[in-house]
Amino acid sequence: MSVPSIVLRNVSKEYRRDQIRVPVLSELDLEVDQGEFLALMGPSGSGKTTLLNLIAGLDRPTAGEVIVHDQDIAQMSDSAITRWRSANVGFIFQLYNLIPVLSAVENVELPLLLTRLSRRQRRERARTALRIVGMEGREDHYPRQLSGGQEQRVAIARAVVTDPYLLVADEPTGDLDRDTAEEILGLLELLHREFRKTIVMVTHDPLAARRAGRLLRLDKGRLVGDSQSEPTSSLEAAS
Ligand SMILES: Nc1ncnc2c1ncn2[C@@H]1O[C@H](COP(=O)(O)OP(=O)(O)OP(=O)(O)O)[C@@H](O)[C@H]1O
Repeated sequence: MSVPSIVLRNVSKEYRRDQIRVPVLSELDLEVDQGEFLALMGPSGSGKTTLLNLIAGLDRPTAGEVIVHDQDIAQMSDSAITRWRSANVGFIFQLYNLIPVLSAVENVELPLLLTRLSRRQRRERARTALRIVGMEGREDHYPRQLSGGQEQRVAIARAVVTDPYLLVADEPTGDLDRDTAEEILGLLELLHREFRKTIVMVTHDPLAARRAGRLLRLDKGRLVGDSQSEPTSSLEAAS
C-alpha cells in the first residue's frame, strides 16, 4: 500500500526579483504515498503554494529532483510536462476559477477538450463527474446561479473528470462558511477513500488539515513537522 508516488529529493526553489535572489524552499525532502491524503500548513509566505506547484509540475525546482511515478518531472520538456499535467493532475483552487460564460457541464468538460474523446463522450463523462460531486440536475446552471459551495463542487468535478491520480488543492475551503467547508472536505475524503486519489491540500484551517491522513508544516521553506492526524469517517456530506 505505501508506494511513494511523489518523491522530492533535496529540492530548493528560489525566485529572482530584478537582481535579488528570493530563496523560498531549501533542501527539502518529501515522499507522498500513492493514495495518501496530505495536508500542508504553515505561515503565509512559507512556501506552501510554491511546493504545491512543484508537485503538480506547474513550476520547476532551482535544484533537486521531483519524481512522480518514477519520472523526474523537473527534467521534462515544457510540452511533455504540459501533457503529463493534463493527464495526471487535477487542480482545485480557493476561488473555484470557473469560466462565468460556460454552464456547469461545459466548465467540467473543458479538460476533456485536450483528449480524443468525442463530443458525446465528453458530455457523458462531465455529467458523471457532476453526479459524483452531488450536482446532478444543475448541469445547465451558470456559475453566477450557484452558491460558493456548489461552485466548488463543479470545480472539483472539473478536477476529476480526466480521472487524474493526483489532486492538488490550494485552500479549497478558504472562501466557504464552516458547514459548507465540511461538505467540501467530505467530498475530498470520498474521492480519496472511494476513488483512491492522492490528494495534497494546502490549508490555513486546522479543522480541514485534520481531515487529511497526514499533516506537514512548512516554516521558512523547510518542513518542520510530520504528524499523523486522526482520519474522520464522515462521508455523508458527499452522498
Ligand atoms: N513568481 C514569484 N516570483 C517571485 N517571488 C515569488 C513568486 N511566487 C512566490 N514568491 C514568493 O515566495 C514566497 C512563498 O510564496 P508562497 O505563495 O509559496 O507562500 P504560501 O505559504 O503559499 O503563502 P500564502 O499562505 O500567503 O498563500 C513569498 O515570499 C512570495 O512572495
